[in-house]
Amino acid sequence: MTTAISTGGMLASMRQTAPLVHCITNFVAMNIAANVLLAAGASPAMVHADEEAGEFASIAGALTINIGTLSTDWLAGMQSAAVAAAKAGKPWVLDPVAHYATAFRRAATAELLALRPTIVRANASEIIALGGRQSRGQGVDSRDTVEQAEDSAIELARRHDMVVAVTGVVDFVTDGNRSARIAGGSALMPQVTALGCSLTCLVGAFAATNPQAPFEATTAALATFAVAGEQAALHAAGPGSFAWRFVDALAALDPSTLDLKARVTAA
Ligand SMILES: Nc1ncnc2c1ncn2[C@@H]1O[C@H](COP(=O)(O)OP(=O)(O)O)[C@@H](O)[C@H]1O
Ligand SMILES: Cc1ncsc1CCOP(=O)(O)O
Ligand SMILES: [Mg+2]
Repeated sequence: MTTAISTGGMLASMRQTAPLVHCITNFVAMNIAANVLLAAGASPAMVHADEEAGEFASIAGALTINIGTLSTDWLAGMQSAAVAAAKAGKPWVLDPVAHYATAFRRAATAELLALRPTIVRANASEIIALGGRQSRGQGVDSRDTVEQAEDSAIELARRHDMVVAVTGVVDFVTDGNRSARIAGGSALMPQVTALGCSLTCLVGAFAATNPQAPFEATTAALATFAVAGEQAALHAAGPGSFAWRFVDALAALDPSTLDLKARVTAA
């Protein structure tokens, strides 16, 4: 580790508190995201109905909202939850999956951004498009590099007063003033669906434990994924075995190994 941020310490305190993370995620991600959170040491709950999402957000440690399989009913639940989280002073994380793809998603993302997320976590194409530039994204997959998204991330962080995390080969996190890069992971990660969505939920877990430090919390969550991804890739034969090895690697990761292996640098 090359910065003062103790990622291992944050993992340890996250596990100690096992925060309740309210996840409104998509149908594809629900199972793997819940397993990723359990393996890492958090307590996930997938709750999306408008009738209860607001009430639930106010009792959870953090809220995460992902628009991957959006519908009008779900959007209402997302909005109620975001309003309630903000009112209760709880951090919330937005994952604007393929927000550039349709008018419905674009409008929903604008409405959610107006509710002031604490953190946005997305791939490079999503961040470039969110910043108003032309991206090459296709559906939920990025076709741009993180480097190409860094300026957009900084602009967005300043404009909306939030932390922005761009993920890819080397991740980038910024609060508009400070920025960091996190290296690691595996090329197998984008070949397993919904790992980015799962990471968004894990960012929520770290933010729940460190509500006053969303930049550090986000960095620690990304470093946890990067190191677990490297370990899982060591013996994976392909995306299938990588997926279960990744969940095992998260559960086996100890804070001192994380501190030793995390490659976080100030940018
Ligand atoms: N080529 C790669 N090499 C290493 N890690 C990667 C690579 N592509 C993605 N990742 C990692 O996969 C996770 C999900 O990121 P990403 O694939 O960008 O999100 P999404 O699934 O939302 O498109 C992150 O931890 C990221 O660092
Ligand atoms: C395939 C797919 N379709 C709608 S949401 C989704 C999952 C996207 O997951 P990720 O953004 O983590 O790749
Ligand atoms: Mg995604």
